[in-house]
Amino acid sequence: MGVIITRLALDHFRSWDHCVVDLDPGVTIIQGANGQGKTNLVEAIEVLSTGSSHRVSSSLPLVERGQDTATIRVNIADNGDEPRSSAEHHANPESHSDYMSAEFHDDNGKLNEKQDSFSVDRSSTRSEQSSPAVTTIEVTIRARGTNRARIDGGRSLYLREILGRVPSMSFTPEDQWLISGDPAARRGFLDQAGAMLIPGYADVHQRCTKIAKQRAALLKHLAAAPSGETTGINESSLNGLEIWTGQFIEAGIELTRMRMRILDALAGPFAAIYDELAGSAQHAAVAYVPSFEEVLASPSPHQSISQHFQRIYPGEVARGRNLIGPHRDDMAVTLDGIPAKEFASNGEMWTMALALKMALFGLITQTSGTTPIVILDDVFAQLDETRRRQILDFAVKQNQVLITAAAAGDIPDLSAYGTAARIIDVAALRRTAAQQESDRLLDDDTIARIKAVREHHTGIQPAADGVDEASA
Ligand SMILES: Nc1ncnc2c1ncn2[C@@H]1O[C@H](COP(=O)(O)OP(=O)(O)OP(=O)(O)O)[C@@H](O)[C@H]1O
Repeated sequence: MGVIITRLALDHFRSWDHCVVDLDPGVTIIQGANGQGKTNLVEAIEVLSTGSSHRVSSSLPLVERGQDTATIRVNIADNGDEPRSSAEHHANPESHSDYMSAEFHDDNGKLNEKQDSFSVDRSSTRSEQSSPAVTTIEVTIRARGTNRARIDGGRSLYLREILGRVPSMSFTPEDQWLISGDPAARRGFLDQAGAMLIPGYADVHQRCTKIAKQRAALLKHLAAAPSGETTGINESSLNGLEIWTGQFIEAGIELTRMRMRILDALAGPFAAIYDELAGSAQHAAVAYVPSFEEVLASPSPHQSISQHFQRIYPGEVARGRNLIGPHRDDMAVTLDGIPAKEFASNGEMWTMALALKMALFGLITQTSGTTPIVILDDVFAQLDETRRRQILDFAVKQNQVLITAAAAGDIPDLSAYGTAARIIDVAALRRTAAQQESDRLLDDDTIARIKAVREHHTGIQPAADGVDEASA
């Protein structure tokens, strides 16, 4: 089975005020100059898929500046069992600009309202005509507050309830940070993996984070109290701390066990894929380094973690924060037993990051029975020829692949694979979106009056696509 996105629509997501784009199976290249919003488009898919973006740690930057909420809507369809064969699908890649504008406008260049409304007219696009069943998922991202989701216009759900429905795997220039960066990057990877692999993971993670915050607030409060004070407030704070510590241990153990399962399943494939990609005598390994290390040693670690907290309590109060807990977990990535972060070359780190992502891709495919959508975000500009080929060899076999590229030179050559890619011109997409927006704001009479006045003053007939011939 392969879930593919047949349509993506954004409202107030990052730099996209409004945008609708139809997607096909196979390879699609999203091309446009720097800053046009290519990454923002694929980032929306990452958020819908995993509940987070590897670029940010909160929802705020995902919402267009000046707005309160952003909406991501996708139509998804099952593309069948086989990895796609895109050769016949993309026989004529040059036809895409026409295809794109035809989706949104009638022959007079006027907005086709039916196609603008999401999933209302499911027979309106080529890709959806052949789809057996289309499901619409809508995600609302709030700058502040809880993110929500709906499936086929049904009841409002928490975003975390729909994670894993549309698995995706993003390969990005930041992937190297998985090896060279801070533990936060590796925890982010683990959390995205958990959200797609384990039902309930995002729930447990959120609960644990909330408890950690409450506990940290209480520790700060205790830290601020004059030393030796034994007022009623302080006593109730101490009681509160005991309760929060108990809950933190409970939720923390649950989260640690889930992360342990993920790493146990990833370690073997990671080592094997690295060997294959690197083709060297050195062997890579990955292991979980939980902050609640007692979980590794014992099936019932509550007692020993509780004792650990008692030992570090003075230090926690002095610093006003949680000194242990899953928010301090890490993954140890090694090359021949030596920490890769300190010894591996840039190229080796790239290969390790690639191997980690490919291992997770395999695990998701195995667990969910569906092939994740592959996103290659601006990676070709960063990689040498060997790694370009490795990532392409992997990607072209998958059901749906979205590649962003700023320069024509960064568009991979797919001819060796006997396939062609559809190209989406982001500048054209922006123009279409802007046109749709202005059409939305103006009624027909107003548009006609504006055209008449322009014609009268300039003597120029506006072209069908809204560009004056004189200035084009
Ligand atoms: N919350 C936001 N509101 C409005 N604009 C935003 C927001 N977040 C990011 N942007 C804008 O989005 C643009 C960057 O978009 P994006 O990262 O998708 O570009 P890109 O086409 O991938 O560029 P590059 O090729 O350089 O990677 C920037 O101009 C940035 O100012």
